[in-house]
Amino acid sequence: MTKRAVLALADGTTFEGRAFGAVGETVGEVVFNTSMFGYQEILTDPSYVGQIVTMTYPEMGNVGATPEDEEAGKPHAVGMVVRALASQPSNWRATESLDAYLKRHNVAGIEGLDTRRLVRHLRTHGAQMGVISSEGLSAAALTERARSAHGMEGLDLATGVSTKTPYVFDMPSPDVFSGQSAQPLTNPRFEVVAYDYGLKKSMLHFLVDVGCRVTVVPATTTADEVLARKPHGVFLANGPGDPAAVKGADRTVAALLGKVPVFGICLGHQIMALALGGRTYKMKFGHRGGNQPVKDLTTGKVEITAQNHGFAVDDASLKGKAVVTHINLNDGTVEGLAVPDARAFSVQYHPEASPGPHDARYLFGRFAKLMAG
Ligand SMILES: NC(=O)CC[C@H](N)C(=O)O
Repeated sequence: MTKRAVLALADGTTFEGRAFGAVGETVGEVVFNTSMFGYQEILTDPSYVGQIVTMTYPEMGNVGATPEDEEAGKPHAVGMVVRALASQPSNWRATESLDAYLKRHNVAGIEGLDTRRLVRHLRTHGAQMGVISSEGLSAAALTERARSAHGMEGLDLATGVSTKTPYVFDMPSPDVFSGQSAQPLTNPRFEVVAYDYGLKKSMLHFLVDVGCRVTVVPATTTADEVLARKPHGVFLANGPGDPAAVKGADRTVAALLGKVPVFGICLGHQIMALALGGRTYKMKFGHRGGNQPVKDLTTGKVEITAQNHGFAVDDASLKGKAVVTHINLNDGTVEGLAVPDARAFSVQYHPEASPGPHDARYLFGRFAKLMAG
C-alpha cells in the first residue's frame, strides 16, 4: 500500500505526495538536478551528503538500479523527490527497482508532487533545509524540524566521508557493453596521489585511462606525507559540504602548490582557491545537472558540462593569484582556475560527467600533459 508523505521546507512551504524508498523521515538541504538520466550516479555521488535531491525530469526509476552504476558503495543523498516513479524498470542491466534500492539503503523518497512548482520555488527563494516524512506528523511540526536543522554553511562533511586508510586504484574505465572485465593498468606513466574529500569512482577510472596509478589518501593527509610518496601529480577530488569548513585542507594544499602539479575538481577546485588566499561563498540554489554551458577562456570553446555544487569561488577574492580559465555562461560565475607557474589548475564542473556530456574529458589529458612536463 502506498503511504502518504509530506515534504516541508524551512520557509513553511509544504508538498504532499506518496512515500517510496525507505518509509520514515529524513532531513537535508533540498536542491534540484536538471539531468534527465543517471539518477543512480547522482544519488551515490558523495557530494550529495546531507542533501535531498529533486529531479526536474518527470519520470525516474525506469532503468532500475545496478551496482555497476554506483559512484560510491551506497547512496549518499539523504532523500529523493520525483514527479513520477516508474514501478517497473526496463533495462537488461538492472538488478532491482529504484524503490527497492532506496529501501535497502534506508533512503526516503517522495513522489507524485508538482516538482515544477518546487523547483521554481527553490529558484526564487533559494535552496533550503527540508524534511520528507511519511510518519503522519503535522505540517507545522515538520516545518519546525526543517527550520531548526543546520544548513550547509560551516559544515565539514568531506572529512567524515573520506577514506580512513590509503589505497591504490589502477582499474581503467569499464566497457559495460563488451561484457569483458577490465584489466589493471600494467605500465603506469604517472604516480598520482588523490585526496579523497568524497570522491566519485569515475574520476579514478579516467585518471587511470590517461596512464595514472592512483593512491587515494584521507582528506587529513599532510603535505609532507604526500610529498614523501614522490608523486608526479596530486589530484583534489569533489566532496560534500562547505569548502571553507574542511579542516586544514587549504593549508595542506597551499603547501603542495608549486611543488607538484595539482588538478582539482569541484570541492578540490574550491579548496585550491582557498589555498591561494581566495574566498568561497554559498550560491542561491547552485548548479546541478548535465546542461551547464561553460566557456574555456583559453581556447574560446564552449563545453556543455555536468555540475553539482552549491558553493562557488569569488572571482574578486583571487586578486591575480590565479587566472580564471573558465566561466559559466548562464551566470558568469567562476568555473575554472589555473596557476601556470605552479603547474596547477582546477574546474568547478565535472569532466568525468557520470552522468552527463563528455565534452570536458580532455581535462584528464591536460593533467597528464602537465605531469609529463
Ligand atoms: N561536487 C562537489 O564537489 C561539491 C562541492 C561543494 N560541496 C559544493 O556544494 O559546492
